[in-house]
Amino acid sequence: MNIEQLNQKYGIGEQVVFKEGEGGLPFIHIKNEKANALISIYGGQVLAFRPIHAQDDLLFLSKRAYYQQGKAIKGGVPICWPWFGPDPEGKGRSAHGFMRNRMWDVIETSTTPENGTRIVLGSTDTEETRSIWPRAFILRLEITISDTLNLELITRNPGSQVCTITQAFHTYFNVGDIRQTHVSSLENTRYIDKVHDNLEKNQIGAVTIEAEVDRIYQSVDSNLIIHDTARKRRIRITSKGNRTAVVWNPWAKISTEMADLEDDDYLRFICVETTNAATDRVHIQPGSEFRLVANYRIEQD
Ligand SMILES: O=P(O)(O)OC[C@H]1O[C@H](O)[C@H](O)[C@@H](O)[C@@H]1O
Repeated sequence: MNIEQLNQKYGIGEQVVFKEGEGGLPFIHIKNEKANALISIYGGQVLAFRPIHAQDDLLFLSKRAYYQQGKAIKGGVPICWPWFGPDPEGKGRSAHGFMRNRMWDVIETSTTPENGTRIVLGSTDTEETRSIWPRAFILRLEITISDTLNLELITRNPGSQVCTITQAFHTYFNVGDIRQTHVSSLENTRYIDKVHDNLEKNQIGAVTIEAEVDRIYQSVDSNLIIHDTARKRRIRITSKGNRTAVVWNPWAKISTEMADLEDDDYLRFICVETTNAATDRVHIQPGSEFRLVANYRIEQD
């Protein structure tokens, strides 16, 4: 569907407007009495979300991000699916699965009873996806733009075999200064330290970032808080369906090496990802579905 057809079928006045975005990709601009947001249909990716009274966006979006078919957009909320991290079968398929590198379909747009906006994107298996991952699937991403950003990723298995996935909302949160940022509610939690030979460790105190951090926290709480002290705000993450959470910051060296990040971008974001990762695999029986939920709320001091 082209932009005009999308607007005709799914546009809602000035609240939901489809426009050609960077790299010619179709974007959805959302503006309601609670918040503004930007979504890329490519990747099914929320790129920006700002509640009306918030000064700064919830999300970090790299100024050097690629907007190209086949490449992931650096920032916002990439969807890692049907696997998180490197190819689990070591076949050289792309890291974090294929849905962050594909065009999604628009399924539905509506206004919620609280005057928020609901956008539903989706995807199903095709000959091409089956050549990468031989499974039938019906995937749905329900995005609600209101005073909070709510994301629900529903995987339905229409096939005749059990379907096993790992996945993530790989969210890049925008912070004022990483050196004045910490994450609480992970105290006394076991984690796999991907930076130190996948050693299992115990988190002592709040998570602070003073070097490269890439950790998979296990048996996590359903409430995590990012303290963005420089901006005098907290970001409250409430999740369902996950037993793991990933905390990632590349720090200086990797930030310089990544072509789609500015050298000092590591100071401006932290990824706190709602995941089913490592041993937190999801097995979906034929005919059933699984729902992963993340809700993000900004609390200003
Ligand atoms: O650059 P990307 O492919 O988006 O991956 C960025 C990062 O994602 C996750 O947080 C992983 O735990 C990291 O190991 C990885 O480096």
